Amino acid sequence: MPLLVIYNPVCGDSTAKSFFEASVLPRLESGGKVVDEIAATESPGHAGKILVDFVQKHQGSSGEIVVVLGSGDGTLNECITTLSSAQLTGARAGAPPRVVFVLVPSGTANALYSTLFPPPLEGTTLDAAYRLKSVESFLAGSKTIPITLAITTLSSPPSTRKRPQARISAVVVSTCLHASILKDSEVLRKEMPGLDRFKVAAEQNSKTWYNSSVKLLPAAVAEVVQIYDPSTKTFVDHPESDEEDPIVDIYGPFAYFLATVNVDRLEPAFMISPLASQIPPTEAVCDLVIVRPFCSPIVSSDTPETRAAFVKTLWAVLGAAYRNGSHVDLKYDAKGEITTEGDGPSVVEYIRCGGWEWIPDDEDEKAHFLCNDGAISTIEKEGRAVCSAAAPQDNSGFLVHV
Ligand SMILES: Nc1ncnc2c1ncn2[C@@H]1O[C@H](COP(=O)(O)OP(=O)(O)OP(=O)(O)O)[C@@H](O)[C@H]1O
Repeated sequence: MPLLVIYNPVCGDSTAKSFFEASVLPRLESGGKVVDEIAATESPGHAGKILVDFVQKHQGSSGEIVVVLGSGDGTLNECITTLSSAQLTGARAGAPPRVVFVLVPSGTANALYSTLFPPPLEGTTLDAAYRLKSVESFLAGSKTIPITLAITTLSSPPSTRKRPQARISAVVVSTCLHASILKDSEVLRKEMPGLDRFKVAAEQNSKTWYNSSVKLLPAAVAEVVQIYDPSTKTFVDHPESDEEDPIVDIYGPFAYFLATVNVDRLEPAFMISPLASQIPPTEAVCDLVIVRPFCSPIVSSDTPETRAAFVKTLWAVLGAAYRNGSHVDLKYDAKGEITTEGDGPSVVEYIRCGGWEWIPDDEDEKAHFLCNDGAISTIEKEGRAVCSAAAPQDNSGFLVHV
């Protein structure tokens, strides 16, 4: 079984190289593993190329490829995206191998790793043993789980006759505030290498609402779109989705619109889609977290004043996400104040579905940004983004050691 080690020396706090030399490589050796190739990434996009070259070089082996990956979610995405779209040749043509990742969290947020291995309470330092959990699973030959992919197609208006562009995500696909934060935080990365840059970028975008129309599509087995009901703490059929007519149309303005696959959090403590682990899905789905200001009983117009006043609600949602994902149970009282009591409307619409379509309002420039695992794309004017969750095939696809 070919074994490749890749690490990104500049991600997170730039300690991947020293951690691999001091801990990961010695542990692989003492665990009896022979590494075929060790590579440090040299530039954005390099990880994917290293993986594709390795897959081609080892085309004689029919089984799976194991990749010990020291990075954050962005480099993991590059590996998945590049291999998924590679034109493999020789024995590999049309038959990409199964790739099993052994993750060594080295990035800023490490969403997938911290979902699979929830970290100890805040304030505790993450020691080497914590960072080696996936490695230990690999050495012990224990469990692997498949990675669901969210495949987003960005379409241009039909008149341009351009080919749609596909984007693959293993963690998050978002628009609205989250996409704006990721876009702006990249500019701040140099001066703020830690998680603080996300908070600064959030402040910068807190008063923006986004105009778009959305279609929610059911998952294959569920057949209907599901929505979380805080009073029963279960998913129920969305009131506008049934087997006859399962597609749900919803309209903006939106303050928050984010879909996850595989994860219940985007940072160790930011549990934005907690139901992914509390009520685990049984098929490939997206968990969607939506905040629409007009769901509040006291918001009925879009003005600079209503936007400014709504910031408090948005922060309450995001703050509760940092407290064990408790935002999913927040409701409005009759005065529009947030509460956990009563039977007022939910502040957050938490949807479980097979996919969704985002059709931004042409005039709303910021509604055109889309984030896939941290990478930002711009949807063309009069274009749209269509996202669907896909389970891996039997002999190909991506897995992770847990
Ligand atoms: N040698 C390199 N020099 C500059 N950039 C690199 C290099 N190698 C990889 N990259 C880029 O570094 C970026 C950040 O990597 P990654 O997403 O893995 O970590 P992160 O952003 O720190 O963590 P997370 O995604 O968990 O928040 C990726 O977009 C990748 O393209």
